[in-house]
Amino acid sequence: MPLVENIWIADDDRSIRWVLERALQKAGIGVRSFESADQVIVALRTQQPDALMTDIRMPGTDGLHLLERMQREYPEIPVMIMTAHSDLESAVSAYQGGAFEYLPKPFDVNEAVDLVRRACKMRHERDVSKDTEAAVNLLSGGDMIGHAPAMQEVFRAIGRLSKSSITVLITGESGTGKELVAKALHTHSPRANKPFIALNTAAIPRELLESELFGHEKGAFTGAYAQRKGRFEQADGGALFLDEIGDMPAELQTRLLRVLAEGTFYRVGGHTPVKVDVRIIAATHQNLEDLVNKGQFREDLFHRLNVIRIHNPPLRERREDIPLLLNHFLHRAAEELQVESKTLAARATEHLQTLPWPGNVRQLENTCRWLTVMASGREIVMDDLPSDLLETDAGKAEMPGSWEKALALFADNRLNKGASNLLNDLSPIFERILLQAALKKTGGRKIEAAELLGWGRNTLTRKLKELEIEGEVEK
Ligand SMILES: Nc1ncnc2c1ncn2[C@@H]1O[C@H](COP(=O)(O)OP(=O)(O)OP(=O)(O)O)[C@@H](O)[C@H]1O
Repeated sequence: MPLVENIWIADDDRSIRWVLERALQKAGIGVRSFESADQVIVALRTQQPDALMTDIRMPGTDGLHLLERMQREYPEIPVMIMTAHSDLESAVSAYQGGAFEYLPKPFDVNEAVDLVRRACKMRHERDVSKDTEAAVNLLSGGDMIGHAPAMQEVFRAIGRLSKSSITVLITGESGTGKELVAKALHTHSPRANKPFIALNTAAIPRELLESELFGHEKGAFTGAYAQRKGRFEQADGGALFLDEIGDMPAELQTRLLRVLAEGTFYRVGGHTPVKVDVRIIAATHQNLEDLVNKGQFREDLFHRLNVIRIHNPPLRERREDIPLLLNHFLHRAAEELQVESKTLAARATEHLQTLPWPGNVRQLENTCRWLTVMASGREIVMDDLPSDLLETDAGKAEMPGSWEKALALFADNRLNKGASNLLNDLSPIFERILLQAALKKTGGRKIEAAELLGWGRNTLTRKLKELEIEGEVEK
């Protein structure tokens, strides 16, 4: 990446301008020269340099005043002060005024070029961290967190795309936050006040998918008693998030491609074209290129979707974020359950930081819910960790299907119930989680599990039946 295109030089000494211009141009750096600081001030109204080199003493405004102005109006632009009066006072004034560097004349031209390169590198780094900061600020509100470089790259991408409505493909393993990224892209886009509609291609039965996407006319098929708008129409003006796009059946890939190309489609059973303006954000945990190679995904559709790609790294590749995420989710779980927030002992945090987390952030989030309910004290210690997270291959196996499903349901329902009387007032979903957790903790010993939950033996038997989980737990 070229670090610099545009260096400005302000010096009333023609020979200095000439020498610098030639040396910088030879180094591939663009230069523009001015005879005075006043000329620079005029030019700044329409354009700004990547860095500025200025003499101190010049007719009209002097270099130190120019520096002051630059600091006030363009603090991100590095200014290098050059002077023939290499006295301490000028040097101190230059640095105190915020100069990037002070260059007494005569100077070695190569040194000056190196200095410019350094100034530009710093400028570039400042821009990058500003982008990140802006993106992080955009995302503040606690929704999406992460300090790891890979996550900052994601934040930066969201920040950079915030003025556009371009198609984005989000890749990453399950539970890495693809939907969260999609939402953030939408919330920080020009379409933010229009709908964000999500559709998980894998979760909808094949035969319903077409009508879900494109809607249907009355009588289009048995059971179509009225006209119904599909997700495309619901998302008009806004964004449609197509999750698990790799699972889209071939015939729908073709239809989708046509909508993307033409912006129009027909409802199922319809004969009038419907026109929509929808931003597509697609996501997949699969390797779409592989699917294309195997002939399972249309190449032309792939290219239409793969305009900008954002990759969410798996949690094991950003372990430095784990303590941050643990804290965040412990707080959130405590809020949801209206209990006091728990903290993790250093040893437990360290251990959790080493796990592979195959279910990524979602698995970590669910673990925090579990710990909030199950850990006995205010501080969570190693002994409180669920046994499957303590084993040698800890966390390698996903949680059992039913357990994962229950936790996911719980997450969706965002349990709001108070926990002042937690064990008496639980939603069935949460009850199910608790019960399974208790049984797991006691190795399937029901009486002990009941004691743990403060339930009598009969209550436990009834709950096991009601929640239909008896067969799923090891005895
Ligand atoms: N960086 C993050 N900061 C805070 N929460 C996160 C972060 N990443 C993910 N989450 C949370 O983790 C859970 C899973 O995230 P999300 O549903 O977006 O993942 P996904 O990649 O879309 O998963 P899937 O592929 O299974 O649909 C959500 O509850 C989400 O809020």
